[in-house]
Amino acid sequence: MITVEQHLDRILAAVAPLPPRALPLAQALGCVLAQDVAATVAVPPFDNSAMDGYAVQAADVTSANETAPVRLQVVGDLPAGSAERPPVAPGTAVRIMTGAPMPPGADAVVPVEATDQVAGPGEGARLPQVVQIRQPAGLGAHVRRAAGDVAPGTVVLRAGTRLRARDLSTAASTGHGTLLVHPPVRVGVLSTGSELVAPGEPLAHGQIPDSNETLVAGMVRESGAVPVVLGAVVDDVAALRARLTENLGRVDAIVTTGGVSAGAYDVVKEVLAPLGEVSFERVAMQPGKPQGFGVLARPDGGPGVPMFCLPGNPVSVFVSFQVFVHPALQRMRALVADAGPRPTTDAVAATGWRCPAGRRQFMPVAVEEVRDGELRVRPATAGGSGSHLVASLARADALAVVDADVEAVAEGDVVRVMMVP
Ligand SMILES: Nc1nc2c(c(=O)[nH]1)N[C@H]1C(S)=C(S)[C@@H](COP(=O)(O)OP(=O)(O)OC[C@H]3O[C@@H](n4cnc5c(N)ncnc54)[C@H](O)[C@@H]3O)O[C@H]1N2
Ligand code: MOO
Repeated sequence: MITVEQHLDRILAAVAPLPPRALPLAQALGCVLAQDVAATVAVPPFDNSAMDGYAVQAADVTSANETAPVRLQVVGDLPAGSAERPPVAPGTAVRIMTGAPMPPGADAVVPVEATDQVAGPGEGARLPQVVQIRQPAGLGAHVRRAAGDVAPGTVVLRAGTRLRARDLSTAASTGHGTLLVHPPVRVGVLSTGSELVAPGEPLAHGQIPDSNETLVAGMVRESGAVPVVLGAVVDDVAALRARLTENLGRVDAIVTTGGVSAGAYDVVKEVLAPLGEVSFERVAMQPGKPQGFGVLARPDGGPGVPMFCLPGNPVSVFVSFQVFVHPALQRMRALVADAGPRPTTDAVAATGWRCPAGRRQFMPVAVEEVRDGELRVRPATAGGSGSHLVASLARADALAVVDADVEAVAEGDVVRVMMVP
């Protein structure tokens, strides 16, 4: 048997960030940026109005007040997006909307509320010939300056950033329609088992619902990657190879479940051999002891496709994914800091439980916060870490991680707890 660390190290050494590609902003959410991004346009790109109102010369309106308004001749109208440049000379004003470029000659904006005009559509839409200004405006009042936020050439996003919605808006506003990113990782999801039936379908004797496909596809998404469901195949290695060959060109990684217990994997290994080397190990953990991993060759000669062959038992699938597949997917996404074991925190066992000899136990636990961050945990199922207890997985908030040399956890013991989504 090998240790969890030995298996994870081997996986992480074999996977690499996907090569960067230019993607439209709409497809880049959650991707890691592959280069620094500098503004190609200023923000704002031009001096513009912060208010709906009138662009004026500030010197014209210094004496304006409610009882003695200043009358200005209206010589133009500037909605946002207008390319007109009507000049504002002394004694004149141009009606202007928020975001419209300041007209030449104007150096301040008087909001419509400080005039005799009404705001908004309807009557407000009619352009007056004369506007009465009822308040003074300081030089530059309500004018947003060109490059007031950033100037062209300023670096606005750094390589390595995991792109959030606001990062994408920064890119859009500074002139970019595409970004060079590590693209989303597409993960083929494939269940094996002749006993499997689609969820919700009636079951004949001996059949069970395929819960692993839904589980793995969901965990792939929770890990920030894109599931590509390849369907279930019967326990027939030729069928497995055919399904893989058909789909190798459209995925970046593959997760299979089932068919890796004693004996079976020799056949799987042989059948996969033409596609690449997949090796099978017994890892000192419970659940999740039988694990297959390898890299398959892509037909187009592109980067190899890591293949994770997880054991079929659903709790084993859950644990194996969190312990091995999640870190690998983070590395493929180029999320360097997350490409390792999920972090653990300490908690107190609210009740005791038994542990398997010689294997690190990953016990699904329910977590309760007793006071200010102090956590207490108890097994999520009456059956402990039994790898078939899939229906009770919904009660688990975390995995208690118990070292291989511990035979039992006693009530009150401090245990390490790996938080999972
Ligand atoms: N003689 C031995 N037998 C087994 C060993 C061993 O060392 N020697 N290891 C046990 C352990 S540990 C595990 S884990 C399992 C792994 O089995 P397989 O990967 O070959 O998986 P299957 O036999 O196909 O299925 C196991 C179990 O899980 C159910 N299953 C499978 N696929 C799904 C699915 N898509 N959705 C829901 N449930 C699924 C399946 O019906 C079985 O009950 O081997 C032990 N045996
Ligand atoms: O490793 Mo198996 O997953 O213990 O049931």
